[in-house]
Amino acid sequence: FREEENTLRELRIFLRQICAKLARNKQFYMFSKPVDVEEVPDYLSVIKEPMDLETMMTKIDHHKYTCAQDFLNDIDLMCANALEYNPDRNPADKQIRHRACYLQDTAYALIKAEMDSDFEDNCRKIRDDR
Ligand SMILES: COC(=O)N1C[C@@H]2C[C@@H]3O[C@]2(Cc2nccnc23)C1
Repeated sequence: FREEENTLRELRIFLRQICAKLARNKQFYMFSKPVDVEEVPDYLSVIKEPMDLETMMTKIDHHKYTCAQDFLNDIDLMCANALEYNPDRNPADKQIRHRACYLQDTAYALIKAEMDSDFEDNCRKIRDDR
């Protein structure tokens, strides 16, 4: 229905703003594009479903997200991948894990702060009815 399409359009506009804001943050640069498998040849043998902010921006445009929680599920995936691939106690791994957790908390906080909960409830109803 037209009203549902209006709601989903508004969701996409909102999610693009959130995604762009995260991608602009220099502390999250390693999450802004897919991990380069030329540079990291074993990445795909460890991480079965890579995720990054550029891919998420494309998924918004392809109407892959029908509610904010679907978007946050990919944030969770991106964070889990970073914790899984970078588990060691060396400073580089520690920093990337810290940045992953910081990105995840920032995404949840931004959405909670800027999204009306009735709007998200409506989006979830549209998702569940499809
Ligand atoms: C979300 O980003 C990551 O999980 N990673 C893991 C890779 C290991 C390390 O950092 C990454 C890129 C890289 N490239 C060259 C040499 N070493 C590295 C980014």
